[in-house]
Amino acid sequence: MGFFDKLKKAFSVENEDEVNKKQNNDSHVEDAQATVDDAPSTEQTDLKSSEATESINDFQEDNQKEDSELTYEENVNEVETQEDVIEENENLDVNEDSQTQVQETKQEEIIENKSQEELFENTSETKQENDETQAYDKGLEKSRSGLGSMINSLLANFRKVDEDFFEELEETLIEADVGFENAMRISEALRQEVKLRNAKKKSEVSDAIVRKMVELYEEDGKKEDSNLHFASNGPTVFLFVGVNGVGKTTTIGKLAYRYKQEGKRVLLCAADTFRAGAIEQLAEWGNRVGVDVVKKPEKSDPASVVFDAVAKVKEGDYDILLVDTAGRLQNKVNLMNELEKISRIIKREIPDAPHEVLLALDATTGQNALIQAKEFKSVTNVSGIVLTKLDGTAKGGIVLGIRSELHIPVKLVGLGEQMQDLRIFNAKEYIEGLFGNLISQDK
Ligand SMILES: Nc1nc2c(ncn2[C@@H]2O[C@H](COP(=O)(O)OP(=O)(O)OP(=O)(O)O)[C@@H](O)[C@H]2O)c(=O)[nH]1
Repeated sequence: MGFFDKLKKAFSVENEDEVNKKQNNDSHVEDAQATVDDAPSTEQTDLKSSEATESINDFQEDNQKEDSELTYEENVNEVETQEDVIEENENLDVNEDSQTQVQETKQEEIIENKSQEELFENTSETKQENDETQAYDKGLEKSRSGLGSMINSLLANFRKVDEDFFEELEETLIEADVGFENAMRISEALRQEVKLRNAKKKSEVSDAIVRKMVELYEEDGKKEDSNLHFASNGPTVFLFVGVNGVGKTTTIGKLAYRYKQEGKRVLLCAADTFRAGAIEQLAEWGNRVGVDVVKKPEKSDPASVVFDAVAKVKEGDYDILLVDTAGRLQNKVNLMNELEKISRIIKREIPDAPHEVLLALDATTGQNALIQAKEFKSVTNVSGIVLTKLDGTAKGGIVLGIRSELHIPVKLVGLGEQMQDLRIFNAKEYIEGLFGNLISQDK
């Protein structure tokens, strides 16, 4: 099934997922019920008391056999003793009954509590997932609706599919930040598609646009690995690059918060010794999140700060090191030398590090972000992109532009200024949201 069809299906599958979730909850209740059924039943209790009665009868029979050999007095005493024993046994019987009842009630209570706990856990897990999804959706709302509404307004003025239409489409796509080359490529592919399908109606043209964009997006992403990579053994090192003000330091703070929440021991390294205030800004994030920060005075050699941080990490008390660097694009040679030196020092101490070189790009800067990315790609081995401030743009097309023009996977997205406003990027989900409202319902 093509992604376009999956897109269409995704909207109906959502409901199925909910039904499945509900069924899972129901099955927990059923499990709990099954455990209740496994608990000792009244039949078993009856069995126990009938065993007790049998043993009393045996006891009585044995004693009857001996009766003839006993004197009257002995007989009376014996009978009295027998009565006592029977009474005791009856008491035992009653005690056993009530003990079994108490046990049963306790077991029922435990099972009930357990199933309630399970239900609660399930509900709170689902709630947490829902909250995350809601926050994610809300953060992306603006950027996702942008491209859709731009194409919708283009289609609102739609008369016929002619050269003017394609020119307007190109302009719309460029405006939506899909990138210049990408806009040309999409509109060219569309010319062929529309001709091939002989699309004339508005809904046919709209579907053809979405189909082609999704197809190209999928094709471009075939070789992309959007997972974050961690050391298989020993500490992980992530290096952050990007120009001033794009949200690098904020991203490091948010990621430190995320990993700390997951129980990882995090160390930050303030290797942006160039910009006044950058060290303090990172130290402040360290304080806020409650993680250690390695720093030196302003204008120190960034590589020497990294050296100290790596040495500290190697002592064994940390799981992950997040390194902040200065992004001086205006001086490309310096930047290249600096990043090379930093990488060399990290590698010498931890050969498979850095495990990620993450480039922070400000989504609100559109074409500029793409240009910056190309520059950084030429000076260092960028393994992933952190697309920040995606909450602040109404032009979601940048995600398409990054993929088709850079071939670097977007791994994280920033959706606000707070600690928790960072998400692992899910390309499929994003694209579903981007094009969801463009798919005609009548097809
Ligand atoms: N709305 C929004 N604002 C963000 C996001 N990420 C960062 N910011 C804001 O962007 C501004 C710049 O962020 P910084 O983290 O200082 O940027 P930087 O890249 O580290 O800049 P330098 O420290 O100058 O290198 C700050 O005001 C942040 O609060 C985001 O995802 N959404």
